[in-house]
Amino acid sequence: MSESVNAAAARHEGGEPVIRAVGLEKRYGSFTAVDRVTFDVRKGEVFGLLGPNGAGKTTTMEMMEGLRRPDGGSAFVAGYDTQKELKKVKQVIGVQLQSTSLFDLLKVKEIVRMYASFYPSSVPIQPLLQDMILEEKKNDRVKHLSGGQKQRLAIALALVNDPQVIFLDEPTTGLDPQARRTLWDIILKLKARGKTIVLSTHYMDEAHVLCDRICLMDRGKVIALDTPERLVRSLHSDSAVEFRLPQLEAAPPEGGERDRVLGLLRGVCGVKRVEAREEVYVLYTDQLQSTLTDWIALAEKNGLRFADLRTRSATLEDVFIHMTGRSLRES
Ligand SMILES: Nc1ncnc2c1ncn2[C@@H]1O[C@H](COP(=O)(O)OP(=O)(O)OP(=O)(O)O)[C@@H](O)[C@H]1O
Repeated sequence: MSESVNAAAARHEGGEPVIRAVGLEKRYGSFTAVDRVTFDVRKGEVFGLLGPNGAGKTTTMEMMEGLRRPDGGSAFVAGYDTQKELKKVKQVIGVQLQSTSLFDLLKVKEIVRMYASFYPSSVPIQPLLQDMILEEKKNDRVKHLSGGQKQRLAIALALVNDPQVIFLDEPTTGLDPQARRTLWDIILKLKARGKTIVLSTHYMDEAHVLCDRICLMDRGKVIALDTPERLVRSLHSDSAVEFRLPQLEAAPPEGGERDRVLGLLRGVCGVKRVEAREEVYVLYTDQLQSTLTDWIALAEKNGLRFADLRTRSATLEDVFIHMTGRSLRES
């Protein structure tokens, strides 16, 4: 991570930090899974770790939770050092692990009671199940729950000790859209109650909807950290124009035709950046109308026939592509 990003990541503009990650590092042999990761999480915010598979999100989270020992750096939660004061840390955090192996044969209420018994004090179980929309399922065995219900149960278990800070590791992976939205509502309600939430995800729409700030990670490093709006604004292009050029799809790659067209596209009025991915050309612009008009005239003049033209707003996915040259999915 460059010094300037590091400094920006470490800076907190108001708001009390409840978590501090300071130069966290984790290595497996010669492979660096987490590389000097530094940031603060403010009290009451939803803080997202967004990145592709293998970016180091889970490892970073587990070092903050005290579950994995860093090879360098430190993490503090509510002022407690996660390596030296783990007992204190455990009292203030709730953790939903990526693959919670719930006891299949237990009933929902039994497993929640069992988890509650691990703590000196716990929240009342009935309202907790109601909040997680599991009240009707309390007498069902875990193995009979749907994916979304299992995830909500995993979150209920993370909440039994009424933690200040909740860690959610890819809470909606594998869920259908309806179940994802139900979980989003639950997460936003937890935030409304003042909980601090650290969430990892590789869904940019989820990060955009839920997170106050997003730490964009790639290959173990923090590559950007800001609000979703400011990250997108950093592109200086609020729109994207996408299309295919079928006549180029048949052209030999070494013929130079694609390079010639890319050159033309870079000269279209208002275009800040051009991407060509899997036969789809993307023009990033902050002057949508001028770009469209100019592109259509230029295509006409140069005998280029476009197909599947569409315009859309720029997204966090575009920010990631801009910074890494890869998409969140293909990384
Ligand atoms: N115990 C381990 N031994 C060796 N390599 C590991 C170990 N744990 C994680 N890694 C590697 O470290 C990198 C970061 O893994 P991590 O699980 O933190 O990524 P992630 O961003 O959470 O990805 P995912 O979305 O797939 O969970 C990956 O390349 C992973 O293969």
